[in-house]
Amino acid sequence: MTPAARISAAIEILAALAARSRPVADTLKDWGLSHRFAGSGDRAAIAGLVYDTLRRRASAAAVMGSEAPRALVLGMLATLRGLDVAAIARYADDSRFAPAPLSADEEARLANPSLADAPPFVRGDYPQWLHASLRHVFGEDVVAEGQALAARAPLDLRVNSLKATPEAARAALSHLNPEPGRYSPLALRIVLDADGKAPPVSAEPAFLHGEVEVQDEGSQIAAILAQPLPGTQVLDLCAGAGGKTLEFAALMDNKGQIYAHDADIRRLKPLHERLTRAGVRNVQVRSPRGAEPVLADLEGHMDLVLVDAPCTGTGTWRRNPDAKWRVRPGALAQRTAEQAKILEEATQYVKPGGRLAYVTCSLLDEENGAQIRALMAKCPDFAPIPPAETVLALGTPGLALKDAALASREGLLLTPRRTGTDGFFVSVLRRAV
Ligand SMILES: C[S@@+](CC[C@H](N)C(=O)[O-])C[C@H]1O[C@@H](n2cnc3c(N)ncnc32)[C@H](O)[C@@H]1O
Repeated sequence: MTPAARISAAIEILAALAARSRPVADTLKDWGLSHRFAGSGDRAAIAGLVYDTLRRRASAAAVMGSEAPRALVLGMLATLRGLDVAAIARYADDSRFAPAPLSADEEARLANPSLADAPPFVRGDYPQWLHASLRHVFGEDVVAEGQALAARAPLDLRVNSLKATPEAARAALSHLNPEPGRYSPLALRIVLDADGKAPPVSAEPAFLHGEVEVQDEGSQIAAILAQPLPGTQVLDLCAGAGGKTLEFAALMDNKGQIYAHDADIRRLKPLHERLTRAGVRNVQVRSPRGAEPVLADLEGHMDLVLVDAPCTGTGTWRRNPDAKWRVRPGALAQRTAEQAKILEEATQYVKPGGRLAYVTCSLLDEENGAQIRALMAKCPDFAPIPPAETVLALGTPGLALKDAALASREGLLLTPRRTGTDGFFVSVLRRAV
């Protein structure tokens, strides 16, 4: 396919997405199945155009004065890809499969894609209804934080220390030019190509042998700050596919016991195979069994309970830009209610003197600090450990992390702009003896 035909395809896919509210990945897959002539390079480039357009939807619409899929893609080519009007006109030349030529209005708008007078939620490319909440967290930096969330994310890997050293894993993947992480000693970072396409890491021998896992550096840091110690008893209450369970097992050097639970048995399914691949031997998966209390024997016995809570995912907008425009006030209300309930449930498993780690991939105080304050009001025997203390689990890079992240009494907030990671909130609380 020509570059112009790829642009036409991206416009078509965004139109399909607007017509039927479905996840973007499914829409891209359907398009690939019904256009089998498109090779993998074409599909990746088209996906890159679609994701980039979703990342910059508000600013592209403002530049073009329209929300139409064609306007959004053309606007994104100017704002994110930095193409000038002449370059865009060369793609939109009405040749076979190319977009129709630019109208006079489009030409005028693309010649001056300035957003200087646009409101903050347009310049920062986030939903207008979330402005007050984000502004509450970031103050004057809200636009810069939004812009960093509207950029592409790199591909982060975590080296599984049960199977490899960072040096060995880096050497095994040297053809992908991985860089060490900034804060996590286990992180390797792979920068994406110009189309935003990630290499197929899951086909690499190092991945197949369990030496590396795909995991954002922010998620890696969250697990390290929870500080699971070898030989202790740990409950991962919302384990899902087990990203943090696997890291806990490695940090504990397979010593002690981790109980991995999730309310949704389907979420736990990939964990079984991942545990085997990673060489993990100290995890018991406690799947839900209807109304049976499958964790009752753990009450009051855990050294550490992790609540990696269901949340709005506002910290992951770089990777899930369609989620940014789908999130609704009702979903935020639902998530905050769930979080309060799970946190309260989690407290019963923590032994006196034990710790409770609360993690979200949200940036909103409603899901972060406010939850911790509410918990402290309900359970006065729990108090947050000061962030200056929790960062020490990272060793020397912890000091740099504390300076870079947004620290509060309740915990630490990582953001793409501040720490180069996805947005993550981490609070570690201790239960009084
Ligand atoms: C952020 S995800 C977990 C991600 C996972 N820990 C990881 O690192 O890959 C949140 C999980 O919480 C689970 N969940 C939601 N409500 C729950 C509840 N009441 N108790 C336990 N898990 C719950 C969801 O099914 C989901 O898998």
